[in-house]
Amino acid sequence: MKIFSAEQLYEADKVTVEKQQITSEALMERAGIQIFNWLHQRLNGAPVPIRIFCGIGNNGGDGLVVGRMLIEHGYNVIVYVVNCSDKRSKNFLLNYDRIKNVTKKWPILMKGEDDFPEINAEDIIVDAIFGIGLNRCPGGWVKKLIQYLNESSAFKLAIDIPSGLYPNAPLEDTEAVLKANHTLTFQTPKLAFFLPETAPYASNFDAFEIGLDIEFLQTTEPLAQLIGKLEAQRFYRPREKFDHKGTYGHALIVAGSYGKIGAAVLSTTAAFRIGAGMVTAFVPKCGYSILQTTVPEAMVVTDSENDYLTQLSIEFEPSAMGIGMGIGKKEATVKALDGILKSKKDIPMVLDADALNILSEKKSMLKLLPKNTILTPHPGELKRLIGDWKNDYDKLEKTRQFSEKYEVIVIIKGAYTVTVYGEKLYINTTGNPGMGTAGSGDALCGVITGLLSQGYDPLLASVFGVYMHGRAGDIAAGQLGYEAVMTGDVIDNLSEAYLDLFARQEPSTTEPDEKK
Ligand SMILES: NC(=O)C1=CN([C@@H]2O[C@H](COP(=O)(O)OP(=O)(O)OC[C@H]3O[C@@H](n4cnc5c(N)ncnc54)[C@H](OP(=O)(O)O)[C@@H]3O)[C@@H](O)[C@H]2O)[C@@H](O)CC1
Ligand SMILES: [K+]
Repeated sequence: MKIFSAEQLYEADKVTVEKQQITSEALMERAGIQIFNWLHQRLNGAPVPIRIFCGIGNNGGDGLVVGRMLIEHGYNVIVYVVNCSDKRSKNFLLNYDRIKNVTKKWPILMKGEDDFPEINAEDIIVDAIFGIGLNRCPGGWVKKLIQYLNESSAFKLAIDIPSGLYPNAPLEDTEAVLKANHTLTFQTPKLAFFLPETAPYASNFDAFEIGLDIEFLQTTEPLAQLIGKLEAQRFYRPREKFDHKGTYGHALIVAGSYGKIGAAVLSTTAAFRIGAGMVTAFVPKCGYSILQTTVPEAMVVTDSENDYLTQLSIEFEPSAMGIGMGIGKKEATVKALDGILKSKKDIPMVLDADALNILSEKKSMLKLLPKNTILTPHPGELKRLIGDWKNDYDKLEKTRQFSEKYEVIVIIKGAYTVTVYGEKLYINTTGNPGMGTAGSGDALCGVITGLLSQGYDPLLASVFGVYMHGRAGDIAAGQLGYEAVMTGDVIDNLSEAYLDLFARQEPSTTEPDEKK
C-alpha cells in the first residue's frame, strides 16, 4: 500500500472530483459513511453518548456527516463546533445545515474553556477537530481542549488523523495532540502513524478506501510503501521442480567470538530456514564444535585464532555474505572486515551489529562498501553511523543521504522497520514487542543473507526478509505470548511464515483485521 503526503492527498481529491464528475461533498459523504458503518457495527444501536468535536474545516465536515448519520439511526449524539477560527469550509457549512435537518439539538459552539463539557468514562469521543489541514501547532484553549479530552478515559476515535498530528511533518508539541484509541483514516494511513515519535498517537488504525482516482494513486510516486502480505506475495520467488541445492546458493555467515558463538548459530540457522541451499559459518576456533553440533547441516570453517576473527580464509566463492554478529571490535577483527570489504567486492552482503560499530568508528571504511550492501542498524547503531537527528523526519532524511552517498540499503530496525534505499522508503507491518529479545537481529541478518544467496536482489531481499522475519515473530508470539518468545522460536516459524504467505484467510465473523 502506498503512503501519500497531505499535498498528494489534496491533489488526489481534486483529480477525483474532476474525473469522476462528482462534488467534493459527495467525497465527504463517502468518507463519512465508512466511519458511520464502523461505529454502527460496533455499537449496534447502544444509547451511549457520542460526543463529536468538529473543527471548522473539512475534518469537521466529516464529523458533521457522521453525526447526521448517527442521529438518523437513533443514536445519542452531541455535536460540538470547536470555534478555533471564524472561518468555515464550504463543505463544513453544507453539512452544518444538513445536520439541522435531522435534529432540533443544534451543534454546540465552543469558544473557550468554559464550554468544555463533562465527559463520562463510558462516553465516546469522536475527534474531528483537525485533519490533514493542520497548518500550525494547536494553542490556547484548543490545546487545552485536546489535553482535556486526553485526560478523559472515554474511548477516543479520531477521524482521518488524531488532531494535532501532522501527516508527514514533525510533532511540535506533544501536549497538543489527541491520543486516539483508534483512528479511521482515509485512503492511506499517514506516514506519522509509523514513526516512533508520533506512532503512539495513532497506535490502532483502519484505512478506508474512499474511491480516489485509481490512475492518480497508481502513477504517483508515494512518500513510502507499506509492506504487508499482498506486497510480500509479489516478492516471493517460487521454486522449480528441477532446482537443486546449488540453485539456492551458498551463503557465508561471518560471525561470533568467544562467548558470542550463539550469534553465528542463529544467523546460520535462519539462513537455512529461509531457504539457502548451503551455508558455511566462518567463526573463531572456539565456535567449531558448537556450530557442528547445533547446526549439523552447516559447514564450518574456522579462523586461525581461538577467540575472535582475524582474517577470512575460505576456499569457495559464496553467493552472499552476512557479516558482523557478535564479532567484537578487536583491532585484528577490524582488519579482517577491512580485508573482506576490499576482496569481496562482487558478493552481495549484509552487515550487522559489530560490523556496523566498526564502520562507525572507522568511517573511512564506508567507501569500501560494495554497491547495494545492506546495513541493518538498530537506532543506536544508526546514530553512531549517521550522527544524531532532531526528529524522525530528520533521521529519515539523513539516512536517505547516507544511502545515496554510499549507495547502500539501510534497514532501520524498530517497531515498524523502515528500509531506506535512496529516495525510496519501505515500511514493514509485521513484527511485535515479543521480538525485542536477544539474537533477533542475528536472525534477521541470516534471513536476508539466505534470500540474497537464493538470488533475490538486495532491495527485495531486504524488504521481503524484514517482512518474513516479522511474520515469523508474529506467529511465534501467537503461540507463546510476547514475553516467552525467543529468537529460536522466530527462526522455527519462518516455515509457517512461508506457508502463511499463500494461506487463504478465514472470513472474519466479528471484526475486520485490527492493525497494530
Ligand atoms: N482528499 C481527502 O483525503 C479527503 C479529505 N477529507 C477530510 O478533509 C480533511 C482536510 O480538511 P481541510 O483541508 O479543510 O483541513 P482540516 O484538517 O479540517 O483543518 C483546516 C482548518 O483548520 C484551521 N487550522 C489549521 N491548524 C490550526 C491550528 N493549529 N489552530 C487553529 N486552526 C487551525 C485552518 O484554519 P486557517 O489556517 O485557514 O486559519 C483550517 O480552517 C481531511 O483530514 C479529511 O478529514 C474527506 O472529507 C474526504 C476526502
Ligand atoms: K481528527
